[in-house]
Amino acid sequence: MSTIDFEKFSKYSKPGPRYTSYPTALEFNENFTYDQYIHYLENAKEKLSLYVHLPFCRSACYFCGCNVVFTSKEKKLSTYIEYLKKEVDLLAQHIDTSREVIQFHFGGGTPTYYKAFELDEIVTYIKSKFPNWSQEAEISCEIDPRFFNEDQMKVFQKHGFNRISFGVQDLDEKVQKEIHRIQPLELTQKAVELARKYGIKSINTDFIYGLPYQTLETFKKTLELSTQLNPDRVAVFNYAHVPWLMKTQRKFDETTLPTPDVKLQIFQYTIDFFESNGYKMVGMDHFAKPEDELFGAIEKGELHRNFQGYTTKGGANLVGIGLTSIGEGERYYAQNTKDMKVYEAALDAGKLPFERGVKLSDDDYLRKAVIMELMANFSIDMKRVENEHHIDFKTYFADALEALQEFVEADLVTITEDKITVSTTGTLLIRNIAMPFDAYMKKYAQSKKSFSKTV
Ligand SMILES: C=Cc1c2[nH]c(c1C)Cc1[nH]c(c(CCC(=O)O)c1C)Cc1[nH]c(c(C)c1CCC(=O)O)Cc1[nH]c(c(C)c1C=C)C2
Ligand SMILES: C[C@H]1O[C@@H](n2cnc3c(N)ncnc32)[C@H](O)[C@@H]1O
Ligand code: MET
Ligand code: SF4
Repeated sequence: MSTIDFEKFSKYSKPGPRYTSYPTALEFNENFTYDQYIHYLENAKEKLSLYVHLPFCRSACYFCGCNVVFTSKEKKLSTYIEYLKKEVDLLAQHIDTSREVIQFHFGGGTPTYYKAFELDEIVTYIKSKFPNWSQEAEISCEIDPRFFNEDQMKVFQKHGFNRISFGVQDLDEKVQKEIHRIQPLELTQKAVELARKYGIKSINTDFIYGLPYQTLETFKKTLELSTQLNPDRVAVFNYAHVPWLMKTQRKFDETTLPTPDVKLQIFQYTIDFFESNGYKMVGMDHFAKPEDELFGAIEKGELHRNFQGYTTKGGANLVGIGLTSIGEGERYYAQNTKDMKVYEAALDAGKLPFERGVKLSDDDYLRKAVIMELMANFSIDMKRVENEHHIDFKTYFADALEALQEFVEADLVTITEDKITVSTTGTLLIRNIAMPFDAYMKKYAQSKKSFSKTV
């Protein structure tokens, strides 16, 4: 794979969305009203996917781009549970609670900053209000191995959790020190063993490339060591450096961040590494063992993308619960407030903590389908899009097809009569290749402080 001219590719390093949604979260606004949101909740019929955000962390990992509340006060954590319950009560008033729950996810923050009995209390309460959980439901939690014990694992087992994602990030000592996250491999190993002992069949580990002091050599070692964990899935995220949004990222000396060509080399190496170690690449930043259902989904064309990355459960109505959580229906996105005071005040007043969102126009709906197909399958079946959306693809997307020419000329994309296909090397630039289909991109073209860089 040494034939790629990474220096040349560096020119593609520009701000671009990660497309966990389309329109992106930057388009969420207050024109999408509370009443509209309620209307969607009350009329939706799809199966349910519940996302519960537990935002607290003990200390800051400086790279972190998630919505986090740092605290060491136990009272804050327990108060939040009381508010979550109020929110669940209100949701249950507006949602047909006989609808089947096919997915449940605890995200964070650090969900396991909560004690076992508190996690039990939260899940038990939600199950009491939304009782119809599918036998096949995917029930998962993000876990920081530094905060994880057997009592918590027992609670997860009791409630049928079948998927755990561990944050690892990087295994190099110098990198760990710089990102303010010391986490020896042995500690992660113990966490993984604990999950396996309790029958968790799908274990994911998260890594990030693009962090301070990472080089191709240090990352090779990290990948080598990661095999000792034998994860079923691995996510290797491109570090999203957005210091204008995330204060702790300002602690990094930007001259220590790897340059775009080094990042590309690292990621290309990562792809080759996992493919020669029995994993298959899934979407832009995941790898899965061939027996993992994520991989099976690609072959069946059932891989979908949402706020949690890639999933096999497409078409569900995602309901976001907790501070900053995002919900997604066929025709809308809805996000809760990011301000704890506002969150509490809304619930005290008997209202959902909904703040903003977007209702998808026909154009949004079509572009969402196209962009998500690209992000999930690295190809677009133009004929299928034409049949499903009643358009002439090449006319409707004339601008986008023209913009794709530079990728065609660089052998990164092929366009035939029926299909747009991204080459293996092109997958490194999938965000760039999706951008021409994004109607909002022009608006951001001038602004440097919007999205993280694609490379
Ligand atoms: C790998 C998982 C990540 C999640 N969020 C981020 C990462 C790296 C960080 C991130 N997400 C967004 C941005 C800014 C724009 C961009 O670079 O693409 C960054 C740095 C987009 C975004 N994703 C979500 C929201 C609400 C936004 C907009 C930023 C904002 O206003 O908050 C939703 C979301 N994505 C992730 C989580 C955990 C999450 C919400 C709970 C994963
Ligand atoms: C949920 C996962 O998101 C990843 N994560 C958190 N912050 C960032 C960021 N700024 N850039 C890329 N990935 C990030 C971590 O790998 C975490 O485990
Ligand atoms: N907070 C956990 C960790 O860092 C889960 C992923 S980040 C939201 O390990
Ligand atoms: S990476 Fe995880 S543990 Fe670290 S600050 Fe972010 S949410 Fe908290």
